[in-house]
This record gives sequence, C-alpha cells and structure tokens, in this order.
Amino acid sequence: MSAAELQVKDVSWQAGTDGQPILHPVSFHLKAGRILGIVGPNGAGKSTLLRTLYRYHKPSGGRVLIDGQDIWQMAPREAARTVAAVLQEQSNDFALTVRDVVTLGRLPHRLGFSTPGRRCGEIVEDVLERTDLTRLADRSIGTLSGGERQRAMVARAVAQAPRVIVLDEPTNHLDIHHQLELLELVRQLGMTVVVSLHDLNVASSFCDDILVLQNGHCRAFGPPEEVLTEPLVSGAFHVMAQLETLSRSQSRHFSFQRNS
Ligand SMILES: Nc1ncnc2c1ncn2[C@@H]1O[C@H](COP(=O)(O)OP(=O)(O)OP(=O)(O)O)[C@@H](O)[C@H]1O
Repeated sequence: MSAAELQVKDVSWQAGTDGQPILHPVSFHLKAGRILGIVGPNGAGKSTLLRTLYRYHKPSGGRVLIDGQDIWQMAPREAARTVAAVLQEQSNDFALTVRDVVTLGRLPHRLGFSTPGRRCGEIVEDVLERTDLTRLADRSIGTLSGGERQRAMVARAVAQAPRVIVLDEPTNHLDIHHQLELLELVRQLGMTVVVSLHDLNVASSFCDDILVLQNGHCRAFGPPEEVLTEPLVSGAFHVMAQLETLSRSQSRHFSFQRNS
C-alpha cells in the first residue's frame, strides 16, 4: 500500500442539472502521505467535497486525479482499490463480526465472487493487529462501543489497501481520548488522508494541511499555521476567535466567543 498524490482541479457540484451550485470550483494539490483536514461551518459543503473524492458524486465540473489518474476514468473496482471512505452513517450489519467487516474491505481485490483465500486471511489478520482489533475480531459489530466500531470501520478501509483514504467526521460521538486514539491510528497508516473535522484545535494539531470551506467556496488551503488565523476563523465561523500558544505543549489553541 503506497500513498498517492491527490489533485483536485476546479471541482464543482450541484444537485441535478438545474440545481443550485453547492460546491463552487475547488482546487488543491495534496502531496503523497499528507493529511488534509477539511473544516468549515455546518452546510459549508465538506461532505459534498468528500463525496466527489470517493466517487459518490460525479463532479459537475473539474477533475479528481490520484497519481495523475482521473478517478472517473477508472473501472469501479480499480477506483475501490484506489480510494476508500469511512463515513458517518454506515449501514452496519450488526450480526457481522469485526473480522467479517474487515474482510469486506478486501472485496475489490478478489476475483469475481471468489471466496477469501489464505493471502486475504493474512492481510485481514495483519490489519486487525495494526488497528488493535485482534482481541475484538470475533465480536459482532453490534456489540462494540462507538469508538471500537469506528476503529473497525477504519480497519475495513485499511484492508481495502487504497492509496487515498477519506474520512467524514470520523471523531463524531467519540470522547477526547478516543478521538486522539483514532487520529493517531490514522496518522500511523502513512497514507494520503482527507478528513473532515469540526474541532479546529484537533484539526490544527493533527493535520499537515487545512482547507477551509465556506458556502461551498474554498477560503484557504495550506499548513494550519498559515491558514487558521484569527481573522479567517472569525470570518468563516461568525465568531470572535482568539489564538494563543499553550505554554506547556507550545501548541496553537483557539478559544471562541459568540459575536455580540
Ligand atoms: N443531494 C443534495 N441535494 C440538495 N442539496 C444538498 C444535497 N447534498 C447536500 N446538499 C446541501 O448542500 C449543502 C452542503 O451540505 P454538506 O453536507 O456538504 O455540508 P457540510 O459542510 O458537510 O455540513 P455539516 O457540517 O452540517 O455536516 C447543505 O445546504 C445541504 O443541504
């Protein structure tokens, strides 16, 4: 599994042919192995942008290139080997075990409807190990906590051995410990990652690059320290944002007040 570079060139999206534009042309270039955080207020278009990356929404205009290849020019199976998604609402079959769910990630690599072979089994066990799920492998998904289930969904995406992984608000409903644990797991994968996040402090400390979306427009793209500034955050989120450097960790930290 090798990380790929992701180029998004003037990608726009609207619902149907005569709908309002929801995503205005967005462009960015993410180098291989970097983690991009997509942030923005509710309704800004974060999920819509992500859907164009994992081939759920065909862009109304523009192109999504992974290592120079347009994902819409790929056969569906090849696309599934190239980009994997971890989504907020997964239709889980609660009776499946964690191992079953992770094995599903191997589907795009199997021939026709062949049953999983020995190599597939080895890969699944390796992924379970790397994601610290071995001890839960025989449990049914429905019996897991929210954090464990989210880890299983990441494991399924990892088993898919994609070159880019897209995660839509993966830390929703997780407590701070499990948020950091999940993000640490994602970082250790060494893959090219695009992730939408609501917590700007988490995004700032975890991501290599940040893209700020507002009303379907890209307001800024680049490293967190260049992009997440007081004026930009205040303007995009309609709050008074104050930025300080924490004395102990030396990390950047935003606090917020509602505009009066
Ligand atoms: N299929 C669709 N048809 C019509 N409108 C849509 C469709 N999908 C999304 N929208 C609208 O596009 C806008 C952006 O939605 P999107 O879910 O991408 O925002 P978001 O930034 O992910 O929001 P949130 O932070 O609340 O999850 C919203 O106003 C939403 O109602």
